[in-house]
Amino acid sequence: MKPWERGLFGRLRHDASVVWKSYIDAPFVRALGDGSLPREDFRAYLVQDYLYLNHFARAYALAAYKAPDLAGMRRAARSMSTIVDVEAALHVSLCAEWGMTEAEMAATPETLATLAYTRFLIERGLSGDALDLMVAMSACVMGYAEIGDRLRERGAVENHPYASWINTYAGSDYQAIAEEEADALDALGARLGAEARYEILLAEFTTASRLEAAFWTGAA
Ligand SMILES: Cc1ncc(CN)c(N)n1
Repeated sequence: MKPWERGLFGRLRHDASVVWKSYIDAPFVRALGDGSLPREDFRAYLVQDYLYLNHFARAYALAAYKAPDLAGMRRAARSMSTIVDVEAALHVSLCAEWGMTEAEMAATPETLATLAYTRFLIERGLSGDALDLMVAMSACVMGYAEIGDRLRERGAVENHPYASWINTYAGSDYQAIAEEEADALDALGARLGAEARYEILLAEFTTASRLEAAFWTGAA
């Protein structure tokens, strides 16, 4: 079973399935998958996603602060460095191919979609506990693992304009992160009473998934 299909995450994904589909099967994702997405749209997305990842890394720092144990702190710290050193670095190197510097990326104004999504995550972490935050963040981590897997299944990505993007999220490193995330969410949910507060968690997850869907159109 794929990590996004099992446990607490699988239940949230199932119960928010209409919104979830609008995120992982968005027109932007389809065009990215078949290579027809205009380069300009992809670049605009990458720059916004770079800005998004800056805040997402901070959200992991907050997750480390809110973690109920050392294992959670270690996981959050590892995830934060993966975002900063691997995922954001990929965006910087792709934009460099178009002659755009990291300083120019960082100086680009955030779209409302970026602003809304990132501040929602930080707010969930500040006002809620570790489970509120991890549920809100899970739409990001797991959604791209599912998208990467779906796009790879559609066929070989050699000579594809967006091969490095697809290969990153379809690749074993990112897929392993999704496996770990599913297990971590289950453990945290058991510890912090997910069953008793499920409706609130579902509302947080649904909002995060809506913000993901809006991010595709906001960045283009
Ligand atoms: C908006 C968004 N959502 C998810 C991911 C995958 N980490 C991302 N890079 N950007």
